[in-house]
Amino acid sequence: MKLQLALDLVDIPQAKQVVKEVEAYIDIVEIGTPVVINEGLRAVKEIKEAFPHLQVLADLKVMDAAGYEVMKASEAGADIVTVLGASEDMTIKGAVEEARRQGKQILVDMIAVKNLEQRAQEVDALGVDYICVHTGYDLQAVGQNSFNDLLTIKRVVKQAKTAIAGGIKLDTLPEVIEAGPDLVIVGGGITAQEDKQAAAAEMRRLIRQ
Ligand SMILES: O=C([C@H](O)CO)[C@H](O)[C@H](O)COP(=O)(O)O
Repeated sequence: MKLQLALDLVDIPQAKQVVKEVEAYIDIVEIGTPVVINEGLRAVKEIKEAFPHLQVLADLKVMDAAGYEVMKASEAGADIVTVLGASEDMTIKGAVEEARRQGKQILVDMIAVKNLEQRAQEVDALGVDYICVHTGYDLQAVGQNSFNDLLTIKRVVKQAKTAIAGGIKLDTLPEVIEAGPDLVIVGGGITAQEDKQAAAAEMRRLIRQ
């Protein structure tokens, strides 16, 4: 099980500082959508250059023109690029084809997908690398989470790896681990803590147990 640190509410220097504090405990650094909006793919490039031993995920949440956008993120140094599960099959296929050409991976974010069970099976058949259930900030604000959704994709997904994101904290991590995803994505559960290193270290310990 891998641990991904999601960086959403930082600029590039702050991102580097946070990664420096927790790099020993994480596998993947996510350059979050708000960071890409504020800083562009330069953020992906600078983090990959500063931490070449970590995988970097560009959370572009691609919805169209995936071939081009995956190519640009790959050129910037991304190892994994996100595409939305709610997008057209053609978009997801384009993303996978371009990722294969570049030697990269595609994570499909199932945020806002209504028929999760059916769509997860369809997306799985398109050859993506990860399928991720995700409760975004707006639904976290009204108390939702993706724990049941994780169980759903664990049941129906046959080829892709499974992932979960959205509001995971130290106290909810054991329940997530119990479900056995391949990848756990944590943003505020690390970045909003006073002692980020301690939070990341404890999460790593729980995941390794
Ligand atoms: O993808 C995310 C969100 O849509 C903002 O871009 C976050 O990276 C993801 O939700 C993980 O962050 P936390 O919810 O703070 O753990």
